[in-house]
This record gives sequence, structure tokens and C-alpha cells, in this order.
Amino acid sequence: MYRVLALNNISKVGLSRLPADRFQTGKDLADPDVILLRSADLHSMDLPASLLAVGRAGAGVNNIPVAALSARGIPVFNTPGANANAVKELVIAGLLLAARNICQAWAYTQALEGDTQTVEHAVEAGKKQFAGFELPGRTLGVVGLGAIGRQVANAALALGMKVVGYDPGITVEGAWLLSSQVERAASVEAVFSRADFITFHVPLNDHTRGLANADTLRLARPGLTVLNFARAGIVDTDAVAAALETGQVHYYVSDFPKPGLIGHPRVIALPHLGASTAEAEENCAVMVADQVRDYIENGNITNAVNFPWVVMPRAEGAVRLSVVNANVPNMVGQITTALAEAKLNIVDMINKSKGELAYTLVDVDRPLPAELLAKIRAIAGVLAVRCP
Ligand SMILES: NC(=O)C1=CN([C@@H]2O[C@H](COP(=O)(O)OP(=O)(O)OC[C@H]3O[C@@H](n4cnc5c(N)ncnc54)[C@H](O)[C@@H]3O)[C@@H](O)[C@H]2O)C=CC1
Ligand SMILES: O=C(O)CCC(=O)C(=O)O
Repeated sequence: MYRVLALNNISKVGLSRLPADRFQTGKDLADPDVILLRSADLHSMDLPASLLAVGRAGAGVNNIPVAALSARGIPVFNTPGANANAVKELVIAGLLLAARNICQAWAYTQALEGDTQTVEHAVEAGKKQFAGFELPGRTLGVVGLGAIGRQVANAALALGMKVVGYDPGITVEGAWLLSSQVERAASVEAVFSRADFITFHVPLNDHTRGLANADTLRLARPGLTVLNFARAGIVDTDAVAAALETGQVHYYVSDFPKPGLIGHPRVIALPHLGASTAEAEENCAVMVADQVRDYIENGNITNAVNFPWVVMPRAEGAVRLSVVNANVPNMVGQITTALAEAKLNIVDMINKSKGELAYTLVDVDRPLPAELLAKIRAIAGVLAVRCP
């Protein structure tokens, strides 16, 4: 029985993909084989020795110590694109909330008191302070054109906006899914200099931390609206606070509120709601559960941020060996030599690498004796060995 610790609310539909006769799931399990999570902070947790896999029901993995898990040969799965539509919808809502001063106007109306005539009078007298502007013809800058960014870009074009995008790592598949009307910028600075609105859809890392800062905000047209549905650290909020005061920034719309900005009339702060729809939660949970199950039961790797994509159909009647090792020369040679010396015949095999890790699946004609597994485990550079 595999033990699956769910650290956050993972949709039941997803958890039901793990058959109860083989997977025990719970929020308080000791010695888990698998940890499933959403935004829980794994950096602050002791990682149990029993751990075989981590599954993030979502996109961002900045809450997970990926390097430490890689060093132990543990894959970290995520669910690319599974919540992208949900985030896109909230970003589009953010554009409209800001352009039409909807939050301020709503607060004004909610505070109205008196009889019908008094309220009607206050409605007509007060509305001019909330007059906004329309989106067609305005320019949206999109930094990061992955699963979310490209959906936002395409939707903004459909609303009549001009879109300029920047993503040095855009994939060929991603580029095909992006409208050809999106203009390509050569740098983040170039996006700032063109944008009336700028939205970030990048992972948080050392290259993206503080992308919106005093210097880049200064490049923008006065009255810029900044949308941050990526991560708090992408935006320097002190710089945004200062730019809100000068009018350089008109609105800041963020899924990651910071104390200094909450309550500001031109800050729309949401409690990390981007992926909080029934559909996105279910999509993410189903995808991550299927990926983790295939890894646990077959050793196959789909959508692991730190492992190569490795899927091999099981050879009939064969026994499977999976080996995670450092991506250095002669590892496959040493593994296959050990199998040959034990007189095991290889039926099928696949080996792929990603960054500093390599991963090998081998189907052999007979069960591997414990001493052979120990011998493979002892090869310098081997990080994890299993017979899934
Ligand atoms: N508010 C929320 O609830 C949610 C927030 N997110 C955040 O949004 C981020 C993006 O999510 P997805 O679009 O699904 O990920 P993705 O991996 O599909 O796309 C990220 C894109 O950013 C690009 N990128 C990386 N560094 C860049 C840089 N320095 N400049 C420009 N582009 C760069 C990559 O090449 C990639 O195309 C996640 O990492 C997460 O932090 C994701 C889902 C929900
Ligand atoms: O699970 C959530 O609600 C957060 C989603 C998110 O931030 C992500 O997928 O990166």
C-alpha cells in the first residue's frame, strides 16, 4: 500500500484516481511515499526518508525545494496548463475592474443609504468620479507567454487590445498557440515602454524576481496598470507604492497582497484566487494524480519539472527496473553491465536526461535479486533505484 499525504485541499475527483486498494490518502500520514500539494510550503518541512515523488496540483513550484529533491532522485510533478483558463479569466476581470474603477464604484454604492430618491440622486451625482476608459486600442504587455500568458494575450486581442509579449523561452508548440498578432518584444524593458497594462506570467526565480521595479516602472507610459497573478516576488511593491503616488501607476491588481498596499484605493488585492475554480482544481488534481500513479506503478515520468519525459510501455511478462542517476558518462554502461553479470536479459530500455539528472527504465526477463539492486544502488552517481 502506497501512502499519499495531501498537504492542501486536493479535489476528491483527483484523489479518486488513486485506487484505494493500492493508495492510502490522507492529510496526516506518517512516512508518505507521495506528497501532493498546492501552495503549502515544503521548504519548511523535513522531507521524509520514505518519499518517492512530489506532486504539485498546479503550475508554480517555488514552494518546493526542487534542488534538494533532485539530489535525492525524487521527481517533482506539476500540471502545466491545467489551471491556465482560470487564471486567464481572472486577469481579464482585473483589466476591466481597473479600467472601469469597478471596485471603488462598488464600494461607493454599497455605502449608500436612504430612500429610493436619495439613493437615485447619489447614484447619478457620484458616478462621474468613477468614469473609466475602454480597452480597444490600448496596449497590453505580457511577460511570459506560457500556458497562461498566451491565453491572456489571445483573449486581450479578442477584446480589441494591442498585445506586445516577451518570452525568451517560448516553446515551438507555445508559439503555434499564440496569435500571430501578438508583437514580439526584445526585452522586458521594451514591453514596459509600450504598455498601458502589463501582466506577468512567469515562474518566480532569480531571473524574474523584481521584474517590475523602480527602473522598469519609470519606462512605462504614465497611468500604467500592473497586474500580478504570478507570484509576490515578481513585483517590487515599494516601487509600485511610490509609482501609485506619482500617478505613474494607475492601478495595481494583484493575487498576492502585501500589507503596505492593502486598502489603497487603486490597489485591487485578491487572496491568491487565480486557480480557485472547481474546474481548475479538478483538472490539476486529476492530472497530478494520474502522473504520480503512473510513476509509482510504472516508473513513467510525465511533466516532472526536474526529470526528463520518460514513458515506456511495459514489455509483456518483464520485470521493470528504474534508476535515477547523475547525468555523467558511463552510468548506463555500469547499470547494464551489472544486469549482464547477473545473467539478466534486457527486453526493452529507455534512457533520457534533463539538466543534472538522468533516468533509465529497463525491462528485464526475470526478477532482480536484492543483491543486484544493492549493487546498482552502490554505483557512484546513482541516486534512486526501484522495481515499480
Ligand atoms: N495566481 C494563481 O493562482 C496562479 C499563478 N501561477 C503562476 O504563474 C506562473 C506561470 O504559469 P504558467 O503560464 O502555467 O507556466 P508556464 O511554464 O506554462 O509559462 C511560464 C513562461 O514563462 C517564461 N519565462 C520564464 N522566465 C522568463 C523571463 N525571465 N521573462 C519572460 N518569460 C519568462 C517561460 O519561458 C514560459 O513560457 C507560475 O509559475 C505560477 O507562479 C500559475 C497558476 C495559478
Ligand atoms: O492551488 C492554487 O490555488 C494555487 C495555484 C498556483 O498558484 C499555481 O498553480 O502556481
